[in-house]
Amino acid sequence: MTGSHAGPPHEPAAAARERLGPEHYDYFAGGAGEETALRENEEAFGRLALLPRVLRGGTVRDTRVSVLGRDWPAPLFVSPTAFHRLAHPDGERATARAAAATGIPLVTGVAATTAVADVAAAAREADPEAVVWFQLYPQPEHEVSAELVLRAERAGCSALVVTVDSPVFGTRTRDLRNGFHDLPPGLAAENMRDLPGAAPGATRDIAMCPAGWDDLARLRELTDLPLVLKGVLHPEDARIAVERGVDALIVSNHGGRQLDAAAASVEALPAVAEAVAGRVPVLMDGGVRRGGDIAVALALGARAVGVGRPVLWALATGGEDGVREALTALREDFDQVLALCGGHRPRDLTADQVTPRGLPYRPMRGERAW
Ligand SMILES: Cc1cc2nc3c(=O)[nH]c(=O)nc-3n(C[C@H](O)[C@H](O)[C@H](O)COP(=O)(O)O)c2cc1C
Ligand SMILES: CCCCC(=O)C(=O)O
Repeated sequence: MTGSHAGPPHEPAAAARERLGPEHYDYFAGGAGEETALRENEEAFGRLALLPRVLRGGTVRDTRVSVLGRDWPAPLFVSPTAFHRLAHPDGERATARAAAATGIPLVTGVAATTAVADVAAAAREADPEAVVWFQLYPQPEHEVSAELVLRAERAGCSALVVTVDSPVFGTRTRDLRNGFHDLPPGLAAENMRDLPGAAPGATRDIAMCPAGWDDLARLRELTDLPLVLKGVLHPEDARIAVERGVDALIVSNHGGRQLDAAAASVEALPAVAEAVAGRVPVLMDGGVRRGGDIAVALALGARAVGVGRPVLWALATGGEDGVREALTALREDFDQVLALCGGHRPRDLTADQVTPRGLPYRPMRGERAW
C-alpha cells in the first residue's frame, strides 16, 4: 500500500482482481455512472502537494488523535464496506481482528455479512478495548432502525454512524453490466435477519430511502450513542448537523458509488471544516491510499481519515494478516510523512502546507479544526 512496503497503491487492487470472481471484484472496485467521482477521489489527492517545514527539531513523534473521547493510535479508521465474506471466507471477523490488533477503529455496518455482535466479539478477541462503530442506513420503518441500533448497542459499539448520502441507490454500471444483484447462496446481510416485519429466520432487504432531519432527531432520541453523519459534502449541511447536535461528521461521497457528479471528498473537505469550525471532529474518506493523502486531509481540517477499498483488497489477498499488514503499512507511511513534513503530532500539519500541483505556491485556506 505504501512505497517501501507494498509497492504502488494500484497493486493491491490488481492482486485482489486475480483472487476474486470478476463480478465480485467489480462490485468492490466500481462506482456509479461513468465512475467520475470514483476516479476523482484519488486524482484530487494527486493534484495537491505538500510543502514540508524544515528545522523543526524533535525526534519523538506521537501520531495519536482523540475522537469522541477515545485516543486512536493514528488518524485512521476502517470505513464501512458491505459484504466482506465476498472478499474472503473469514469476512468481517478477519477485518475486525486485524483492525483491533493494530488499534485502528472499525466501522462495521448494516450491510455486513456477519452480525454486529459477532464482528464486535472478534474485535475484542484481539483487543478488549477495540473501538467498533456501527453504520446504519435509516430504514423506512422506524422500528427496524430501532432494532438495528439496539443490536449495535448490545454488541458494545461506541458510536452510531448514519449514512446520509444514499436517499436512493446509485447506478452501479459494472454491476448492471455483470448482472450482479444478489449475494451467493450461504451469504446474507446477517444484521437484517429476524427483524420486525420478516418471517423468523428470514433476512429483509436493506432499503435506501430519503430520510430527513426529523428522522435523524428520532435516532438521536433512540440512543445515547454519539451520532456520526456520513456522506456530508455541503458546508451548509455540516453547519445544520452541528446545530442539531451531531457529534462528528464524515466528509464522503461514498467512494464514488452514489452521485457520480459529486465533488471529490478531499475537495469538499476544507469548506466543511471551515463551517464546522472545530465544534465537532470532521473525518473524511474517499481515495486515501498513502501516508501523504492522510497528511493532506489532516492539513485541510480532517481529524482522521477512513479507508474502504484498500481494506477489501488486503482482505481478499491476505485475509486477517493482509488487513493487519496493510493498516500497519499505511500507519507507518503516515508517520514517515509527518516526520518529513517537520511535524511531531498530527495537528502540526496545517493548510498552508498544501498547494495545488503545477502552479506557483498558493496556500490552501483551511480551518484549524482541532
Ligand atoms: C464495496 C463497498 C461497499 C460499501 N458499503 C458501504 C456501506 O454499506 N455503508 C456505507 O456507509 N458506505 C459504504 N461504502 C462506502 C465506504 O464507507 C467509503 O465511503 C468509501 O469506500 C471510501 O472510499 P475508498 O474506497 O476510496 O477508500 C462502501 C464502499 C465500497 C467500496
Ligand atoms: C445494500 C448494500 C449497500 C452497500 C453499499 O453501500 C455500497 O455498495 O456502496
